[in-house]
Amino acid sequence: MDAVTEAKRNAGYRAADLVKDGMIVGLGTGSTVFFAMERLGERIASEGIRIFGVPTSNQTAMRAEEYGIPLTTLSLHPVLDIAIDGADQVTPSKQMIKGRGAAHLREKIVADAAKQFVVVIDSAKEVSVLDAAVPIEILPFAYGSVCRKLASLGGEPVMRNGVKKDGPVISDNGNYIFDCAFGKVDDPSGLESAINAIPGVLENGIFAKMTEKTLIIVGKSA
Ligand SMILES: O=C(CO)[C@H](O)[C@H](O)COP(=O)(O)O
Repeated sequence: MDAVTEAKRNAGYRAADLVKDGMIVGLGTGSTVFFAMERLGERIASEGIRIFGVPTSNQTAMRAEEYGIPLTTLSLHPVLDIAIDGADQVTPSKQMIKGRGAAHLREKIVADAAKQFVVVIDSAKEVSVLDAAVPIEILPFAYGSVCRKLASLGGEPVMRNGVKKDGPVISDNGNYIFDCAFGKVDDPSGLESAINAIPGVLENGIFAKMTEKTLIIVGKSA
């Protein structure tokens, strides 16, 4: 296992060890959180902890089945004890950009519903200022007008295309994903609000409004 993968596993396992018997757990998407789920599956089998997960993507729901993590829904459990997720960039003030996996719409809903938001990363994700392109989920009907407004905010929106599919990536919710570069983001919370105020935007990948309940775990490699 290479050093980055080892760091991701370390972060994921440490997050999974924060979960207590009886908790309802938001399950993010991505390679780091899948290590947390692997460990949760082990704890269910070895310690007999009884937990339920709320998955943020179809891929996470499938992984949960594989690891033996029982699932529930946000309608049955609108308040979660904890949510565990990865991130693409994180600042010292715990603001972040997410959405490489195009799952940030459900990820933000699940994180918002959780009492504690635990973010698992390797040290390559730590930055002083956010500057990655911001993933934005857009209703297909509205993408033209939304892109015009994103440009007027100073962004450069680029449609995310499939790898083994021609044309746009379609999210688990049936929408388009655009990656929109804004350069250095000086006011993440302001930009998060401004993007979401555009009619036709479902959600963007800046997470800047839940820093108080956020715990960042940076994984270590041996
Ligand atoms: O936001 C995400 C998916 O939408 C992921 O959590 C983020 O991209 C981190 O992924 P990984 O742990 O694989 O590096």
